[in-house]
Amino acid sequence: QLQVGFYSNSCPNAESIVSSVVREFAQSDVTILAALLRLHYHDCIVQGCDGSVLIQQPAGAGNLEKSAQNHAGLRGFEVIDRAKEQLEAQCPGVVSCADILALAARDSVFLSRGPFYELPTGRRDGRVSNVSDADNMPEVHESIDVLKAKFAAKGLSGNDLVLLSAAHTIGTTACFFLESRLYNFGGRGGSDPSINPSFLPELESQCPQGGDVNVRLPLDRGSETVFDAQILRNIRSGFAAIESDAQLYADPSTRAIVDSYLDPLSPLFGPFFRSDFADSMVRMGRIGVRTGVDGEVRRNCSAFN
Ligand code: HEM
Ligand SMILES: [Ca+2]
Ligand SMILES: [Ca+2]
Repeated sequence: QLQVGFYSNSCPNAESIVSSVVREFAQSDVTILAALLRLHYHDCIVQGCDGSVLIQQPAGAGNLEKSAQNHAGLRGFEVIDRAKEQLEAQCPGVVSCADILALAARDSVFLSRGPFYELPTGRRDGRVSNVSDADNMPEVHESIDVLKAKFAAKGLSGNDLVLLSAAHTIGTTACFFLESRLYNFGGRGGSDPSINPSFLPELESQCPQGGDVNVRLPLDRGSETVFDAQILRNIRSGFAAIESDAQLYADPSTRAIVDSYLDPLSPLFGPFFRSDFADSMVRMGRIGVRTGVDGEVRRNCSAFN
């Protein structure tokens, strides 16, 4: 029921307003693009793409979804708020926060030199926000089987798992997520053997044992601001920063998918990484959406009406 150009009559400038706000923020801080892409994923994977992750009021309510451990470090909320402000001035009560977020993620991919894709819109905002809703999110240390099962529960395939994980072609991770991978892998005190031996010392010096876990390093070594297939090459050669990405090459089924995009003939005859990624984003953007008269269109993205 989502449709491309859902706002073309009700708010013709909706998409251009969002993209100009995203572009403006990115001019002073390019890392906001990765943050917005991640924010849309965290919205969709919990309760569907319904803007639930944006709820911050009533202030002080400790049980909001946003305060979940799995959502720690999410950024970009001010971008969504700014876009919403401008949209309310032009077309009050029309454009949902869930759509603003999905559009901002789409623009973030494009502004990182990734593919542009037509995004079906018409999502409505949800009216639920509970901290426990984020309990079951995919996590870095989970096995490929568990990650696949969690994606499958949202209607996403093993292909989608590989393609969407490749969103890590932009952005950074906190050392926090590497601690056990470097110093207590599998509870055995050492490091993950899948880390390339020439990469290990680099990671160890960026994230020393007992050091500041908030220090950040690229998810895609050498290419953290550009949306490209480098992340897949890094995954293949043991240069993935986080365990869930590295594991995509340890499991035979997902390894075959990674390899298929790195085949020298892939740019000529497919599969095509950029367009397949875009298709996966559209699929992710359909998870659990509310449409029609379901839910609401928030006036303020951080509060229910
Ligand atoms: C298998 C599921 C996934 C796991 C376990 C995972 C895990 C992580 C972790 C641990 C970080 C670092 C967070 C931080 O330190 O702030 C991260 C960052 C990021 N994730 Fe994922 N992720 C997954 C799927 C996805 C998907 C599906 C997308 C988007 C389509 C995505 C987009 C991003 C982006 C863009 C960043 C960088 C954020 C920034 O630089 O601010 N991730 N992810
Ligand atoms: Ca949500
Ligand atoms: Ca990259």
